Amino acid sequence: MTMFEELGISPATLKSLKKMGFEEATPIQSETIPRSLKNIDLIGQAQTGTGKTAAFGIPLIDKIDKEKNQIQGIIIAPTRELAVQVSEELYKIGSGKRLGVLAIYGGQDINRQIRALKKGPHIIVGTPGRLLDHINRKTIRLDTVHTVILDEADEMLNMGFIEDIENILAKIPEERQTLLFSATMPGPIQKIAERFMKSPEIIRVKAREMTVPLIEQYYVEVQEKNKFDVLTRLLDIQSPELAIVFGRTKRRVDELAEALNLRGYTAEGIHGDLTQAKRMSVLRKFKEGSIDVLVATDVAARGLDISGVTHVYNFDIPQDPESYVHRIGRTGRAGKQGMALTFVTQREKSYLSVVERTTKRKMERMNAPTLDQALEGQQRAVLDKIVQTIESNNLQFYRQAAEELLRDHDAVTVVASVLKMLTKEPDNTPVKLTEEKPLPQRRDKKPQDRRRSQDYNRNKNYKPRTATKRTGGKPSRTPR
Ligand SMILES: Nc1ncnc2c1ncn2[C@@H]1O[C@H](COP(=O)(O)OP(=O)(O)OP(=O)(O)O)[C@@H](O)[C@H]1O
Ligand SMILES: [Mg+2]
Repeated sequence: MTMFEELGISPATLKSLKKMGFEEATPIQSETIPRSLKNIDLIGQAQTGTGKTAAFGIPLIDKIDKEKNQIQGIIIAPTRELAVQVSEELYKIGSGKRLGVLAIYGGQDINRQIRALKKGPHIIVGTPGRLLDHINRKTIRLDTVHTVILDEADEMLNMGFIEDIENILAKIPEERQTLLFSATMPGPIQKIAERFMKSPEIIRVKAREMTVPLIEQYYVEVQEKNKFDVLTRLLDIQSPELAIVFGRTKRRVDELAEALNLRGYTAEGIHGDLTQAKRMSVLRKFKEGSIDVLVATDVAARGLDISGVTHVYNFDIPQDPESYVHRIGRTGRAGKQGMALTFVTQREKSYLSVVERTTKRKMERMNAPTLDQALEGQQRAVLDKIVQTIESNNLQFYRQAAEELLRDHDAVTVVASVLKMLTKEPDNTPVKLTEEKPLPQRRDKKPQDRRRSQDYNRNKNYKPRTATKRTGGKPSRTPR
């Protein structure tokens, strides 16, 4: 492990890092920070939750001239929530220098953003669409920018975003530094990326697997119609602190969130059709713990850093291995343990092997739990609580009532009825869940066929050099 002091970082930034509780640099940080400070173009790839934000944030902050109230650094992120999160982390890193960092994203009042821009922030973190909007209105000028960073670079250079990214990069001076970061970087995307960069160095933190070893990974074979019951049983048995359930479509997410609430879980959904205010409030409630289960499309798969997420359930198997890596990477962050479970229907089993081959890690098979096991799980949770209460030794007030009860009934009967009262028994409230069509069956590819096996299902039509025509919206992407 390397200490931050060894990396050539300024005292002001070191002070901020200390305040944030960062002591040692993570491997991607110690590998990239010194190079980045030398203005070298970099592609940085490291596992989810290993501190890529600070890896690009620290040197950027150090290179900002505080005296110039001009935009000097720009970070592009694929989702609004991520733009906000990255801007917050950068603000903290920059607090020692008192830098201005502004998040710019769609769904927020543009006039408010224009007013904030007039204050002359040093760094902007934005989503591509809204950034372009400001560039076209000339409310953002990029001619003073010396550093540009694409967070989740592979996602941003995917079909749906590439034209926007190209347009933004065209407005930034050529003698800039360009940095790309992601946990995944499929070959064809890396090729596109290199077109925007000056002989980039590729820094891959050596890891045998693409996913973090701290995440236990399981798959559960289940029929489509049984998925929901299996999910609720797993939630009952595993009692996650915070859980994210990923579904394939917006409708799926809405229905799942509603169904979970009907069965007594506190769940809310997040997807691209909700208003920005709603998306933010759902996320806030989840972070605060007033929702236990966040149901999400892939919109929440990339980059979000929420501490306390102990379990990720892939209710629907992801369409491509990269999506799998990012989804499960919402747990097991910053050295913490996590568990990921992926539901697989018989017809979609080929997707499982594609994921395993790409991540170089086998998922362990888990049997779908039975009703009795779920009940047992709930009972165990109650037992734990009772033991805790006994240990708290604060029962004086209840003793007399307990003695009265024991006069008329034997001890086992009394305890059993308390257990029954406290245990959440299986709830069969009917729920409505429209069946998802299974993903198209894919013919298995040979492992040595790397390019193809890294290819995205959703990018079948993807041609690296010709992605310039925009046909309204984001053509090849799954709506999320
Ligand atoms: N050196 C460090 N010491 C302690 N905590 C750190 C350090 N660097 C980053 N962290 C914390 O680790 C968590 C994960 O960091 P971050 O979100 O940057 O990961 P990431 O690599 O970008 O993951 P993803 O691929 O999912 O986007 C954050 O809460 C961050 O504050
Ligand atoms: Mg990140």
